[in-house]
Amino acid sequence: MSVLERIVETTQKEVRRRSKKVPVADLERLLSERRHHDDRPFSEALTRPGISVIAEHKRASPSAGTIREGATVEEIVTAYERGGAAALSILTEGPHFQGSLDDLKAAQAACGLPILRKDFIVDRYQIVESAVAGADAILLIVAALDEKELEALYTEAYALDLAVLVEVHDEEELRTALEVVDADIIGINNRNLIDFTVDVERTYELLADVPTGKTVVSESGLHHREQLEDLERVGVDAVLVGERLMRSPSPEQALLDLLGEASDDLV
Ligand SMILES: O=C(O)c1ccccc1NCC(=O)[C@H](O)[C@H](O)COP(=O)(O)O
Repeated sequence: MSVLERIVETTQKEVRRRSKKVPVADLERLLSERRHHDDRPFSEALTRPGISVIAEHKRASPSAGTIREGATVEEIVTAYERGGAAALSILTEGPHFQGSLDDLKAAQAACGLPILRKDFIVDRYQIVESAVAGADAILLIVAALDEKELEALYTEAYALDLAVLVEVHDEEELRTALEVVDADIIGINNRNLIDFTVDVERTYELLADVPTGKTVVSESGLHHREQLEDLERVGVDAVLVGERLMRSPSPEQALLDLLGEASDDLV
């Protein structure tokens, strides 16, 4: 069983447990109280001039183990906001990434950036949950879903006014993302979810098959300003960066460095 299959299996169990505790009908009743997204538009944040950074809150991962301990969500996301992040990605998966929906709620209360719920979404329940918790966007991983599931979850997310980042790893998954849901925002993940190797070339290879007008996000393994400059040059709209920022003693400075901006202290 691959790591992705293992995570999906755990997620399905977790969703069954949560939905017994709080039935979906109870969650749906809370939808009317949710705030509007007009003040935190996710898609627009990715297409503003220059390359946009989606800065990720990620305590741990299957490939890296523990990444950062001790810092609060508030400390991290406010540093990201000061450092010029266009949006946040909050990992809410518990068993493998040590995240939770409480992290997303804390991020939302602490700063004004649009928020992607980064999780392994395989069930409508998680989409309703995301909307109630205050997410502006969700991730759908093509490799984790069959075509019917992808279509149903994508439609449901849009019905609840959530943007969707559709993640692909190869040509076939990209074709599925385009043919099945005509995805507006395509995430090319440079990390192989079977052996964890990271190769940024993957973005360049798949980019050639992405139709004009789509928003492209390059995900994983980005550590240097030069990588962002190269990706911007070929038309990538945004990057998703986790480890590089989470491991830094100053996530704000690390982000300013990636964006090629001097901090106020230095000018
Ligand atoms: O990061 C992992 O080890 C991982 C393993 C299995 C499935 C997903 C995984 N990561 C999710 C991500 O896509 C990354 O957190 C995200 O792209 C940021 O990557 P990085 O900047 O390399 O932390």
